[in-house]
Amino acid sequence: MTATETTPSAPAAARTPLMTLAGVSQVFDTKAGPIRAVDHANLSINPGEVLCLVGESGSGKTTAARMAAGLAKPSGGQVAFAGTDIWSMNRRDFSTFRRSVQYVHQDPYASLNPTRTIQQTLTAPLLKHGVVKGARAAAERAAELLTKVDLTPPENYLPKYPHQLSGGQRQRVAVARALTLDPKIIIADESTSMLDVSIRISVLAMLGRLRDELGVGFLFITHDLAIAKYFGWNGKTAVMYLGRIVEFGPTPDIINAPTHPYTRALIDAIPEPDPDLTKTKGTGSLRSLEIPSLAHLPPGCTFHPRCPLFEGGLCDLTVPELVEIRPGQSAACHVVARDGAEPVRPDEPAR
Ligand SMILES: Nc1ncnc2c1ncn2[C@@H]1O[C@H](COP(=O)(O)OP(=O)(O)OP(=O)(O)O)[C@@H](O)[C@H]1O
Repeated sequence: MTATETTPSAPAAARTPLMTLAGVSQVFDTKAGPIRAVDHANLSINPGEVLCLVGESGSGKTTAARMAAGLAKPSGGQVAFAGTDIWSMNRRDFSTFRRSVQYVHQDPYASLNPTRTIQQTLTAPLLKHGVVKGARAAAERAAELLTKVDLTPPENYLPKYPHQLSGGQRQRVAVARALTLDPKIIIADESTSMLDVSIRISVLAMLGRLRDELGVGFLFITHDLAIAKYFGWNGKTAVMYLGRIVEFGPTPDIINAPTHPYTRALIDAIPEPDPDLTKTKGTGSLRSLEIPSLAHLPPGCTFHPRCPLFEGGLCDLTVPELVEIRPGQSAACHVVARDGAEPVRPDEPAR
């Protein structure tokens, strides 16, 4: 949703998004020259809401997520938490923000300290931030958190080191650690992509249960629209391409009735025989499979060299803005903005 979108009947407090990224950009200096990994992204997350950020590798998802988590300062634009620019916060408020927004990395092995037991990993933040008092209470809370992420009985896991656990168990520990400080938003960055399919599904199911039980907001980063469908069905999805958000809307609309040709191509590319996903197939093939380099972006719409809807003199001249195509659903495409999206077929309810 955009920063301005509200629910008419929502109480006033619920109308202020918990987190807002307003016109946020990130430029990196590389050997090939400056690259704009994220370009003027607008996103927001309301309390308890799921926002999925979907795109191919290199589209800027992690860079956007790191800015949302306060792990990287944007080159431009503003990241606000509860209405305040996080980079103008004093130390105390910034620390509160960092506690409230927890990042779960895609590779928990890299983010868990190999020299700490699971008990130490979980009790350290509890004690450091005074969530509980004393080692005994911290150990009890650590056991509760392990139970929350289905690592039971917790006594089996508390004395272990990360290398003694499987990938799925480590991912659960990373989620338990994210929960130690009672966050308002969890940023889950491809947090299941390194796991085998069956383990991936069980970790996703556990995250889904936490989403429902704890009312915590999620920024869920994935390259896989099928995962966004599974996890973010009741939320919103933003599709990124080469640093820009090209389509945004309620997840069911993005899945059932995508409007941007890139989103349609992503759905076409899903190999799984998912009937909901495959029924939007046949929307035209890409003109090129090559993804341009961020260091040498094509002029105009950066998707134009690949786009089946390409029109010379239009798409290669100006960058399209994200505009509303259907209520609540917006896309950055000159042709779709001018001609409208293909009508939703009767068997494809928009929601
Ligand atoms: N610190 C950095 N310095 C230079 N370039 C960077 C840096 N971090 C990211 N990039 C580049 O920015 C672009 C976007 O990267 P990012 O990791 O945000 O994409 P992503 O969509 O999360 O990809 P993936 O799914 O592979 O993680 C890539 O071209 C990447 O090489």
